[in-house]
Order: sequence, then structure tokens, then C-alpha cells
Amino acid sequence: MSDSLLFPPDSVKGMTKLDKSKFEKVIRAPFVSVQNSHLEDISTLLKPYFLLLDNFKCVVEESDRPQSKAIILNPDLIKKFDDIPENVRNALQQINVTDLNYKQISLKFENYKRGDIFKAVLPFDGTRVTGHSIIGHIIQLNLREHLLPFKHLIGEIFLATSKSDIKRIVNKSQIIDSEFRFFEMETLAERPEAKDLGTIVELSEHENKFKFDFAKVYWNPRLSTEHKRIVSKIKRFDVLYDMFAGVGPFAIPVAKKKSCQVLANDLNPECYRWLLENIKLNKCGDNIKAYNMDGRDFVQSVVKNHFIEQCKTLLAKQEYSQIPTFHVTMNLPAIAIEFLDAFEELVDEDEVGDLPKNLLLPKIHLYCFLQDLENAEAIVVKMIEDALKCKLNEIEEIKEVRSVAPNKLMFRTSFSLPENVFFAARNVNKRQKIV
Ligand SMILES: C[S@@+](CC[C@H](N)C(=O)[O-])C[C@H]1O[C@@H](n2cnc3c(N)ncnc32)[C@H](O)[C@@H]1O
Repeated sequence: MSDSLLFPPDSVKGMTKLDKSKFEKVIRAPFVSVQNSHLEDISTLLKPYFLLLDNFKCVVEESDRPQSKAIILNPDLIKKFDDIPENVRNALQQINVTDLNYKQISLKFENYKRGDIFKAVLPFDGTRVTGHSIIGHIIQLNLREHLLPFKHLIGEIFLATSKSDIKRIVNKSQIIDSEFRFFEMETLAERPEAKDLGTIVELSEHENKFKFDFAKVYWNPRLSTEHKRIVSKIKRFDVLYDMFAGVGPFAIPVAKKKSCQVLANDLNPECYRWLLENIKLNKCGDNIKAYNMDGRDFVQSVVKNHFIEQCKTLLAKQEYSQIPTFHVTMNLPAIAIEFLDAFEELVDEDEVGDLPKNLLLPKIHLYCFLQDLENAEAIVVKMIEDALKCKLNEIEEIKEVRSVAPNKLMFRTSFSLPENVFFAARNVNKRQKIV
């Protein structure tokens, strides 16, 4: 129950199917009639008291006074003329407005805020339905347990209060595909056009276009800032090996940078298919190649061969000022760390001749989840060092990327692979083991 006149009628509480007609009600709202010549000044003063509703104009023509406009005020805030602050009242009196008028306003479903609609219909006090993501024409909800009995009503309300380009509302189930990381989802409400679109979405992230089947691949709009961060670290002439590329949110923008080379891989055949599509869609040209392999195999064959080729080209040119940085993105936070062993002694040091080895060391951007919030940075470093069986000496950044769940954070560590991990040395046993 709410005391606000602008809140939906109490009778909608407990509604199980959306019936917009039940939201209709008539309120009595105050207004002042102001001549057009004074409208701008008075509007500025009265703005905090405007009747602000969705799909509603609070400054309107008056049929009987063509030179004036009616400014409709919020009846929760202003009931009588004296409720207007003194300085504003004085300004009104100077233009001969000395009292309020009143008019009947018919409110309908479209006038209410989405949050107020949920509070009004759901049988819990103060319930908020939060946490939704927009993925192309789909809104994805992540409803908590107690809201599940009302999921279809919530879906219908989301759809009815969304812009027309939203065609489908889905709820993310707790079941995540353990290998390819996409969530099962259930459609709660849809517009008729949604049938033709299915779950294939088209969207932009930082001016890059992406198209994919959201029901079959991983996509998380909450990683958009992180994608941008990584892309900004990669400079012209650099190389990116994207081990768990998804549909390309790191790989595509890097490939669009001039003179970068990108090798992007994902084990999910659907990701691979859409990665190829997105390469075309973004006109990436020959800068990028896509692979559909296990990440470990990708490193030990494709990455290894490409790296050695690059070194040969540099050696042939004897032009060491153009040594690229070799970046590796490893965004499979639950288990990426287990793939670090793929780099162990990947390249024989003879392959790189007299190229400066320290400049060739791949820069790894590795993601992981952490439960323990205290000493998080030290814990992350220890996990990586344990996996590599070697101390890290060049850590560029340890970044808290986002909170995934209560007490569960996603971290990224950007570090250079230690030389004695990456290169197979002529003299074995060179590796400095952790004691
Ligand atoms: C968390 S998603 C990240 C996708 C993308 N990089 C992004 O930032 O949105 C992890 C991806 O790893 C892929 N994947 C899972 N296991 C893999 C493996 N063994 N080798 C290669 N890719 C794998 C999944 O299909 C999924 O697309």
C-alpha cells in the first residue's frame, strides 16, 4: 500500500495476469495557468513540483486561453497554494497567479513507473525486481526464488514497459552449460515478432557489431567495460591470442585496429560459427583467424607455430624495434588457470635466435573467481605461481573486474609469463622452483 496518489490502485495487488485496465484511476491534480511570455522563468522555479509521469506532458495548452499554458503540479507535493515555497509563490503573484486550479487526470498503466507497478502487484512489501540485462531484442532477468511463482506476470510487465525494440523477456535459469558457459533460459513474455527472430540477437558493443544465438553461446553485457580495457592495452602491430574467444568481444575490436594480428579460438562450435559471422559483419579482413579447438591444443599447435613464424620474420628482417607484444586473453574464469600449463616450455629458445627473449614473453590476461575478499591480490598471485610452479616477476595489473554473486568476485591478472616457463632451455633444470 502506498499513500501516493501517483501509485497504481490498491486493487491490482495479487494480480496474476497483466490486466492494464485495472490500472486506470482518476486523480485531482493542481495546476497554475501561466502566460506564455512568463512560462520559461516560472517553469524553472516550479520544476521540482511538476507532475512527472511516464508518457505524460505536464505543461499543456489551454483551449480557452490560447496565450497561456497550464503547468500541472504533483498532488503528492502540492495540495494548496501555500504548499508552494514562498519565493516561488511571490514570483507567481507578481504575474497575477494567486491561487491553484484543479483538474481531473486519468492515469493509465502507461503512466506508472515500472518499479511502482511491481510494488503494487506483487504480494510482498517493498519488493523490487532488479537485475536485468538487455541483449539485442531480449531482456534477460535473473529472478530470485520467491519471485518465480510470478515470473509470467513479471515478464509481461517488463515487456509492456519496454521500448518497442524489445521483443522477448527471458529468465535465466540457474543451470549453466558447464562447458560452454551459456545459461538455459525460459521465455516469460514475447511480442508476436519474436517468433521469427528466435533467440538470434544483433547488438553493438563499443561500435562493434555482434550477431549470435543467445541461447547457444556465452555473452555477458556486464563485461563490456572489461572488453574495452583489454582492447586499449593492445597497440598497433601487437598480436592477440584469444584462447576462449566466445563470439569475439576481445578479438573483433582488436582485429579492427590497424596492423594487429588476432588468432581467436573457442571450443563451442556455435561460438566459432558466430565468430566467423562477426568477422564478416565487422569487415575485419585478414587480420584475424578463427579456430574451433580446445584451448590447450590451440596454444600448443596454432599459437606455437604462429609465434615461431613471427620470430623467424623478425630475425629475417633484423628489425628488432618492431617486436610486437604477444597478448593472450584467458577468459574462462572458473578454470582458466588450469590451462596455464599449456605454455610450459612451449617454444625452444633456439627458435628465437638472438631476439631479446624478455620482449617476446607473452602477456597473459587471466581471469579467475575468488571467494575470499581479504588478501585477494596475494591469493591470486599464489594461485598463478602454484599453477606455473614458478615465481612471477612482472605483474602489470591485478584488477577486480566485477562482483558475480555475494562474496564472489571476478579478477583479472595481467602478467608476463616467466622466461623459464615459456622457453624450453638448452640446459634443463634451469627453472627456479618455488620452495
Ligand atoms: C566466459 S566465456 C568468455 C567469452 C568471451 N571471451 C567474452 O569475454 O565474452 C568462455 C568461453 O570459453 C569457451 N570454452 C569453454 N571451454 C573451452 C575450452 N576447453 N577450450 C576453448 N574454449 C572453451 C566457452 O565456449 C565460452 O565461449
